[in-house]
Amino acid sequence: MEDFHQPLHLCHVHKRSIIINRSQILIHSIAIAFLIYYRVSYFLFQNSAETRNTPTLPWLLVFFSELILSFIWLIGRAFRWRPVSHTVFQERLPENDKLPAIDVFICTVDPNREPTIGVMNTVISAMALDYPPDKLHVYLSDDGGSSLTLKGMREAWEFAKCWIPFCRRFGIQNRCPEAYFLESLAHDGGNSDEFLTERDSINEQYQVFKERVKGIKEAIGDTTSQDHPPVVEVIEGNDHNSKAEIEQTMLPRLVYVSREKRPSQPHHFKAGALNALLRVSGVISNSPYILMLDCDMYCNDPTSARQAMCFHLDPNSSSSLAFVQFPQRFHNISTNDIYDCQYRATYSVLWQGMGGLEGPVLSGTGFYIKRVSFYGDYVQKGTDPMELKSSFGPSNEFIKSILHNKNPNIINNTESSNSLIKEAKFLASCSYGSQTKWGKEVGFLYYAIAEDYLTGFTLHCKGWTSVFHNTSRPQFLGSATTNLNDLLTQGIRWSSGLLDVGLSRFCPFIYGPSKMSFLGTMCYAELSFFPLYCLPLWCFGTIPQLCLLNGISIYPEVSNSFFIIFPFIFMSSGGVVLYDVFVTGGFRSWINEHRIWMIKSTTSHLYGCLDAFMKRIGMREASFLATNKVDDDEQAMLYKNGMFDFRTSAMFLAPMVALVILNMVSFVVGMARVILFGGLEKMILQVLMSFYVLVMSYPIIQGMLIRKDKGRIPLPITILSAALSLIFLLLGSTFLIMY
Ligand SMILES: O=c1ccn([C@@H]2O[C@H](COP(=O)(O)OP(=O)(O)O[C@H]3O[C@H](CO)[C@@H](O)[C@H](O)[C@H]3O)[C@@H](O)[C@H]2O)c(=O)[nH]1
Ligand SMILES: [Mn+2]
Repeated sequence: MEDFHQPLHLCHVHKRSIIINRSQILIHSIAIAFLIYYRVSYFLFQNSAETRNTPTLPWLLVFFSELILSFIWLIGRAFRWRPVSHTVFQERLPENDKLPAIDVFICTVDPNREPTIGVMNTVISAMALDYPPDKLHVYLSDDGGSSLTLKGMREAWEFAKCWIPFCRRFGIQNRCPEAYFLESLAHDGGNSDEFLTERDSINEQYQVFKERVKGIKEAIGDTTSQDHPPVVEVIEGNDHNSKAEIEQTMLPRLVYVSREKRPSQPHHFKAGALNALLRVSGVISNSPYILMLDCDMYCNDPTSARQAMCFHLDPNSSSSLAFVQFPQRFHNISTNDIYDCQYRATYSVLWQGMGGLEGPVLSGTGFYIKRVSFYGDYVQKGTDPMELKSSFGPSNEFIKSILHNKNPNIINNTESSNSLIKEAKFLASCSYGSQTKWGKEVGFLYYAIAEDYLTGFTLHCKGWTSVFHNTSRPQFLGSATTNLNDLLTQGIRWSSGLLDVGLSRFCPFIYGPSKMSFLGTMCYAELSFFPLYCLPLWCFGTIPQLCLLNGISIYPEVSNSFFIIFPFIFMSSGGVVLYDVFVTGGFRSWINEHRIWMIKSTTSHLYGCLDAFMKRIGMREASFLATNKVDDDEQAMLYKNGMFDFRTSAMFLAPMVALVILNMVSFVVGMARVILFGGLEKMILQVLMSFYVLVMSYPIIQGMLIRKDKGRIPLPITILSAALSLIFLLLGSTFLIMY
């Protein structure tokens, strides 16, 4: 009882980071002010021969790029204003019988890209969470309507019947069977003979389970369909015998949901799937909290639910707290993470920084959220059921579930269970949400393909808060995209989805300021507009180089007192990242992150921006290609050895390689020019810029000229890119002289 008044969690403000970050913001901003002064005064006040000889267009382009870069930099500072972290005290949580129930939502869409065994591992790990089993309900949404997934789930249930009691008995920490048995010794659980025998027997059963799923796949294939009726199946009731056995053998309820899909009806991708789950689970278990997981994000620490409850049940924070977000972390990251697949900065710096404001962005997976936060203000207002139906759709059962917070469930009486399943199918039909507020004001929003970001943003705008909780043992582990092709493809979807929001009526600059803090708005704006980095990066990768080739200087010469501003800004922006990296990564991560940022900005973010603009003017439709989660040994090997895998489309390779060739040419010719004709003091920054691009692009040069393996850059691509650079050089040089 004495623990009752003690807090369930503590918040730590990172004072040292705050001092460093804010000082850097101040100094860097002054430097930017000088830069702007230099550029503007150059145009306005200097009327020297030099100004008249310098073409205006490249100058303007570079200035414009500097402004965009500085602006995105400036709004991004909000992330560094007030970083915080938390400690939780699980031992102070109430007894099991007082804990609230949790529904777990897992989404899958295509067994071809998301192997069934992996999905089932996620399902099993969620069922094995350290939480009272009668308060845990696991739902799998199968957007592909694949019978392989349904049958795989039945097998998973059978295996869970032995796996979960084993985990409970021996206090296993890693409850994802695949990951558990992959650990070389798998001694998580002890060393006793009893344990070892049991472990080996469970391992055998696991292998049998895998074989059976494989067998099903061979027998029925892994086809998916875009045209199928709704299917809802509660996998099986509990068949425990004696009361004493309940704690050991009882399993959480497991439900398969495949919402109806018809080619004529928009299905809204993952957001649509999650909304169907919200409705279906509302009439089956209606738990007040929901854990959402992508199909590859298995639970790596069974205590995550209890840790999240330390925030949700804390009387000081609970009423406005919508969700507790854990970082996305990945099991397949190598020490030299060349693609920054772990998104280090996002999950260690940005989200931590937002944690000190309204809270982190909803990140698609790995968060515990309050069900009511999805229902908007309607429920609190106590409106009459008829009015609710216009917002939530015609199902009486569902309206009852939101009004009375009632827990319908207990599927033991067949008649009532049949009618419940019928209602659930109705709720999962594709026309259910149309003409209602689903996707517009209720549930996950449909306006952007980045449904998580947009929905989280509107929650924060409604006054909800969130918490970011990062622990040393990852709570959830997923499979990162460890090859260039998947990474860049995913990058298009993300940047297009984020920019969708920026270009919609939810644009953070317009929608946010009156509804949330200024700094919170800035964070959301940065995330939405960072794909626009592609513009300045393309300029910086081409214009100074083109000018160098033509002997045109666009930066101050060394003797000019403004000269120092440019290297200073470059180093200062790199410096703060270096500081972050030394706290959370290493020097190599800094290079890797910076390089992949350059690659992504000039390719996938460029395409993402184009995609978003085209969707905006109605020239393209939204699409969501699920990220590939199939292991490819050869790709994994290249990634592990820190070698880029250039087996990707020309669409990505050509611009990347063309940029590198352009910089090579400009560096060599530019150097030759200054050696022969002098003028290094005027050209030094441009020479250094080309040199920097080349150093950072070393893996691309290596892939083009040195490597002989399959992952190299194919010769035709190099030739095509060289041609592109040449065309650019010729056209660009002509333009330069004209303007
Ligand atoms: O029509 C669809 C498409 C996807 N999914 C599921 O959505 C999840 C995320 O898809 P994935 O291809 O893994 O996307 P990522 O790029 O890895 O996802 C990140 O970005 C998404 C937003 O673009 C978020 O929804 C995710 O949670 C976040 O992890 C997966 O479980 C899919 O099965 C569906 O259920 N239906
Ligand atoms: Mn994913």
